[in-house]
Amino acid sequence: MDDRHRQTNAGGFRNAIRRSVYIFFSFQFAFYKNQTKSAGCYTPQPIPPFPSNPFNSKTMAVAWSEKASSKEALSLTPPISPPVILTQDELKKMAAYKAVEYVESGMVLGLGTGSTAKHAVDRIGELLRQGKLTNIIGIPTSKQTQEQAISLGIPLSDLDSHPTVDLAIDGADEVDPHLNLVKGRGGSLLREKMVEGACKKFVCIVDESKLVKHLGGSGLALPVEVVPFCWKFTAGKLQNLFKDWGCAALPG
Ligand SMILES: O=C(CO)[C@H](O)[C@H](O)COP(=O)(O)O
Repeated sequence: MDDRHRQTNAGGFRNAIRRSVYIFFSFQFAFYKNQTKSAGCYTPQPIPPFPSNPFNSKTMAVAWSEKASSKEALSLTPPISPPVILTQDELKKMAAYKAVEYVESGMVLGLGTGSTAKHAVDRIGELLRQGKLTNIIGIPTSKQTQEQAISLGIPLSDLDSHPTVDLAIDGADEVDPHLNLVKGRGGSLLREKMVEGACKKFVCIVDESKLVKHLGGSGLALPVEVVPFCWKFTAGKLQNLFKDWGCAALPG
């Protein structure tokens, strides 16, 4: 079945994330601002200790990149003068490359979907080609990632053959201060939930534009997953979901 007709359920995914997430959280735009201000006077700073883990799982940890030390966390070399102004896509790429540092030969990898995850998949393909990574098996979270991985020569499999995923790397749509996520606006939530729910570690790459005070804070539509079976029944449930709070569903 095509994932596109299913939208995502932020709450469900958030719960899945709570159970099994390993997040790499990178303040890319914080770095951008710092770099611009302090061009030519970069002082390496130690990466701060991980903050207390907001989730309850031995498989989870949080790699936290504070603004002041995000240069170090992203393994950047000191900026040369004049400062290079990086685009959002270049910053996404830097964070994605950092995430791929968690990949080791022999791993079964969940391959995420979206403009950020795409950079990670590219990088994995590059490292395989260079022989720096070997025996990688990728499990793509969408058809488009599958096609990208095939074009890069990344060996692929699925959860039937590899029910345990060592590491998954993916982007997100929103991140709240407790590191709860909204995912799936790219339309791949079903596979993402399956693959990332099966992984031992989840490295999630976001830029500052994804940070919100509370989920839904971006003001963009929350992805909701609906299976074709009795979809009108589900639509009715959704319409009534927030009725008690005085919210009326708009006719769709
Ligand atoms: O959840 C997703 C796909 O379903 C993506 O990870 C999310 O939409 C972020 O995408 P991008 O990196 O392009 O901002």
